[in-house]
Amino acid sequence: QAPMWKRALDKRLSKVASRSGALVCLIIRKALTEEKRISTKTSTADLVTETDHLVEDLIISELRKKFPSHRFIAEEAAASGAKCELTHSPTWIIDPIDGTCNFVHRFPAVAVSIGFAVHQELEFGVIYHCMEERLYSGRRGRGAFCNSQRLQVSRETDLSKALVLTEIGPKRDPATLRLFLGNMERLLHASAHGVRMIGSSTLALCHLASGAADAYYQFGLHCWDLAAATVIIREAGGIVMDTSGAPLDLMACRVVAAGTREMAMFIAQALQTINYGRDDDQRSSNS
Ligand SMILES: O=P(O)(O)O[C@H]1[C@H](O)[C@@H](O)[C@@H](O)[C@@H](O)[C@@H]1O
Ligand SMILES: [Mg+2]
Ligand SMILES: [Mg+2]
Repeated sequence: QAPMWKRALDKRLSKVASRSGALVCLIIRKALTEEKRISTKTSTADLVTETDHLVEDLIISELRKKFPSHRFIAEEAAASGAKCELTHSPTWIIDPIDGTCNFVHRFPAVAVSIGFAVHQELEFGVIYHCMEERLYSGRRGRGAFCNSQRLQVSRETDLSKALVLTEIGPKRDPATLRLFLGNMERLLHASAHGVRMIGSSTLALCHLASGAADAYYQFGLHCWDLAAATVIIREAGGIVMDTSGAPLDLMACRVVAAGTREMAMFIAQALQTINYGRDDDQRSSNS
């Protein structure tokens, strides 16, 4: 039987998450069709709009009203210099719009991701697919769902029978592109059925959790891309780890996830590292 604070939090979490998530999805769906003011962050490919900021502020204000003592790690606050420090305090880890480049181009793979950790343990995650009204959720020890349907990862162990998802991070210098394309080439040489990029790391990770893909890898994503999706994948029976094969390091800006450990290790062994620094190292560029 979970302790009282977890039962109470659990009930309030789902209420707050579903209400604020539903509201912000309405805002995102409306803004997707409208003219946008676009800025760039760490590179010309790393975009942000006023809707990213509006949605992030709205989610944080809603959560702060209910949980004033909690801490927050959020993408656009981090871009403005806020520290990404995961302490033992209850912490919300937020990506207000995952797939901002898609959002700017009206490409409908856009999500809101809200993760939650206590004592540095990921407890809960929700990811809203804004254009398809799908709520992916996972709570540690209680399973993962898409709306009311339970999620189960693929059990594939053979890379030559795998559909692999990835995303390109924001770095576009020639050396990074050579490494990125080299990783993709090695997986295709290993006869993977395909390698796909949809432009939203969180939605790609949800496809993995639902068994629609067999593996995911990326260099250059962030803790706010990973937090909610990690709970959802683990609760769907999958594995989320570091690209070195070591346990996941949420702040290391890199990940391999798969339905089976064998598949994850095959992917990890094929990858050459692309260095993006760390979310919690203020000195490294968060690009
Ligand atoms: O749209 P974002 O919230 O900036 O997330 C990006 C992510 O930062 C990048 O690394 C890629 O994974 C993209 O697919 C995400 O949308
Ligand atoms: Mg993101
Ligand atoms: Mg984002």
